[in-house]
This record gives sequence, structure tokens and C-alpha cells, in this order.
Amino acid sequence: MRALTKPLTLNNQTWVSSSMSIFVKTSYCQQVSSTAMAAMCSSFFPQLPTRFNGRPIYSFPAKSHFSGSFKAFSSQASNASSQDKLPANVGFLGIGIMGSPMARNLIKSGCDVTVWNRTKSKCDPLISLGAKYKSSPEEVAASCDVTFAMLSDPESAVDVACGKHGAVSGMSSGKGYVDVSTVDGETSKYIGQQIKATGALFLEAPVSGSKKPAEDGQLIFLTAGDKSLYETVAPFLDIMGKSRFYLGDIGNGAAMKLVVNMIMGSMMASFSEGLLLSEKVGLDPSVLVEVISQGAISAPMYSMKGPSMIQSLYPTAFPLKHQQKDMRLALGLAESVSQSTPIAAAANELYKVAKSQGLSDQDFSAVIESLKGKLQQ
Ligand SMILES: NC(=O)C1=CN([C@@H]2O[C@H](COP(=O)(O)OP(=O)(O)OC[C@H]3O[C@@H](n4cnc5c(N)ncnc54)[C@H](OP(=O)(O)O)[C@@H]3O)[C@@H](O)[C@H]2O)C=CC1
Ligand SMILES: O=CCCC(=O)O
Repeated sequence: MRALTKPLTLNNQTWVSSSMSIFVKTSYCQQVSSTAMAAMCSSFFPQLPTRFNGRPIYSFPAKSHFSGSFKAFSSQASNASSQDKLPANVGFLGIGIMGSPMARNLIKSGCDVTVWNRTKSKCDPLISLGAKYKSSPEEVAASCDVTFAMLSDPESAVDVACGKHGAVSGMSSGKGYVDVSTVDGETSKYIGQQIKATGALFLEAPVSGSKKPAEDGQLIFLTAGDKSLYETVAPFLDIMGKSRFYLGDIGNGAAMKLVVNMIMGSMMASFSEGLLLSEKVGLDPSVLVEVISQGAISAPMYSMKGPSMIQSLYPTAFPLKHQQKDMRLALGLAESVSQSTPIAAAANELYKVAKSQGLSDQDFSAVIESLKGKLQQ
């Protein structure tokens, strides 16, 4: 089940996503049978539509007493045929903070998953859950219908896809490669060209959402590339995520992701300044976090990260080195179209300072430390 992103017209009525209503779709990975769900919904809300694109949907008020493992239903969801043609084997390359829970959710949903990671030991928990292991990206790609890759940066994404014993060597017609790493559009296009030269299909699909949404299967996929591969892998995206966007040509998914993370990086830098300023003028920064949470600039990020930042604790969900990489790539994107981005440029400098302070592997909220350093000088 996933959030409706556009109005949906059914039975001559328009249904929109709001705090009042969500739509529910049944799928093979959910824990309540469609019959049971249909019975519940028609019993409580007999006036609501029950089919979309030939598939059953169920709708009920979001604040009702229903709970469980459902996800919001998107107007961008695939049609019935895409879910009828589930590829048999799924590969997953890159078992880091994000790759590990994403692959785990695929395994737990009953998919036949084969994993590889540069540091093999990170695969062990997944192997004990039933995953297969291959000793190179090439072998994973050769043995799987669809292979996902979740790697650090452009360099590692290219290396794992196109390097020696890379995924490209195992690809062929009928297969698909889905790169969910955050990279720039040029890198994505390069990887896409190499994959497509083998006859396989390519989709870029970076994600919005961090460690916890990855664990909860609540990521937001920003996809672009081969539409037929998008349709084919939609069921897998729905296991790992709560919504998905198909944005057209390769590069658009990467660009969307970089713009989102550029905004996020600037927000975190500004929030850091505010926390430190409040403290310096004698205010309680915890109260600042509470005040922000009740107003128009409220964001989950502030409420989640603020309390630990006040204690100078930065448990890693999104490594600072990756946020700085995204700022750098976003600034490159802006440069390519002569768009002025002075706020992001200034924030990027703070992330660079934080990296030089040895904070690369801390959470990106550790950027606040770069400002403490300046204040002490
Ligand atoms: N963490 C987050 O909140 C989010 C991260 N992202 C993006 O997802 C991607 C992965 O992030 P995350 O999981 O947090 O990062 P991690 O640093 O935890 O994982 C990075 C992965 O890339 C692998 N890797 C790095 N360099 C190489 C290389 N040269 N060759 C082969 N493998 C390599 C690592 O292998 P090894 O284990 O051997 O080091 C690891 O599997 C990044 O692009 C990030 O920007 C996107 C959304 C949210
Ligand atoms: O790329 C990382 C994104 C983190 C998030 O969306 O919370």
C-alpha cells in the first residue's frame, strides 16, 4: 500500500491522498489475505471503489483502527501484469548500511536473493537468512534475472558494474541491472551504456530515506531508464519502499536525488547553526527543537537528529562522507546548468571541514562539529 501522489478517478469520483484517506493494494508480500482485506473494507466502507487497473484496492480512513504491515498505494504503482511476471532470481551488490536492510527485506518477502559485498563478512547475516552468495558481481549478474547495486559513490558504482569481474561481464539479453546508489547523471549514463551494450536493460533508482526507512521497507525510489525494467522490478521496489517515481530518461533519477539531498544538506547545516546559536545566547537547544517541531519549518529530521546532536552524539544512519559527496555532485549539477547555489556551496564547505576533522563515518548531523571548531578559533 502506498501514498497516492496524484488524484485517482474511479467510479466517476476523484480520490486523493490526504490525512483523511489512504488506498491499500494487496500484494504477495502483505500479511493479510486479499479476501480478508476485501471483507474488512467492504464491511466498514461499502461506498469505496474496490478495483484499479483491474486489481483489487481497498480504501479506509488513515486514522482508523486498522494497523499492520501495509504501505500506501501510489498512483504510480505498476499494473497487474508487471506483478504477474516476477523475475525468479534477484542479485544484490553492496551490503552496507542501506544494502543490508534492503536485501533483508527481499529475502524476508520470499525472494530468491544472491548477494555479494567487497567485504564478504557483511553478507553473513543475509546468508543465514537464506541468501545465496557469489564471489564476484559478474557471478551474481550471471546467475540472476535482476541485479540491484547499492554502492558508495560514482567510483565504486562504476567499478562494481564495469570493472574486472564486474556485473557487466555477467549481463546479457533478458536480464536487468538496477543501480540504487546515489551517483551523478553522467556516471549513471555511463553504467547504463555498458549494461545495455550486453543486451540487458538498465534502471537508475536512487532512494530517498535512510537506514530506518530501509529497515521498514519505506524508501522512496526515484527511477529513470528502461520503462519495461521499471515495470518488471516494481514488485521488488514495493517490498523495499513506500513509493516510487518514474522520471523518464537516465539521469533524471540521479538529478532528483541530488537536488533532494542538496536541500537536506543545507537544512542540516542551518539547523546546526541554530542549535549552537541558541545555546550561546543562553537558550535551551532542546526547547528550540520542540519549538521547531510545532511550527511551519517542522521536519522529521530535526526531531530525530536534534536530541542526539545536543549531546554531541552522531549514531550513523547516513554517513557524513556520503552527504558531502552528494553536495559535491549537486554543485556539479548546478554548475552544468549555470544555476547559482550559494547556500549549498557554503554548506558543502562545512561538510568538508567535518571530514577533515575525522567525522566522515559519523552521521551527517556531525556537521555541527565543524561549526564548534570555528567558534573555538
Ligand atoms: N545511509 C543512508 O541514509 C543513505 C545512503 N544512500 C546512498 O546509498 C549508497 C550506499 O550508502 P550506505 O549503505 O549508507 O553506505 P555504506 O558506506 O554503508 O556502504 C557502501 C557500500 O559500498 C561498498 N563499496 C564502497 N567502495 C567500494 C569499492 N571500491 N568496490 C566495491 N564496493 C565498494 C561497500 O563495501 P564494503 O562493505 O566492503 O566497504 C558497501 O557495501 C550511497 O550512494 C549513499 O549516498 C542513499 C540514501 C540513504
Ligand atoms: O541519501 C540519503 C538520504 C537520507 C534521507 O533521505 O533521510
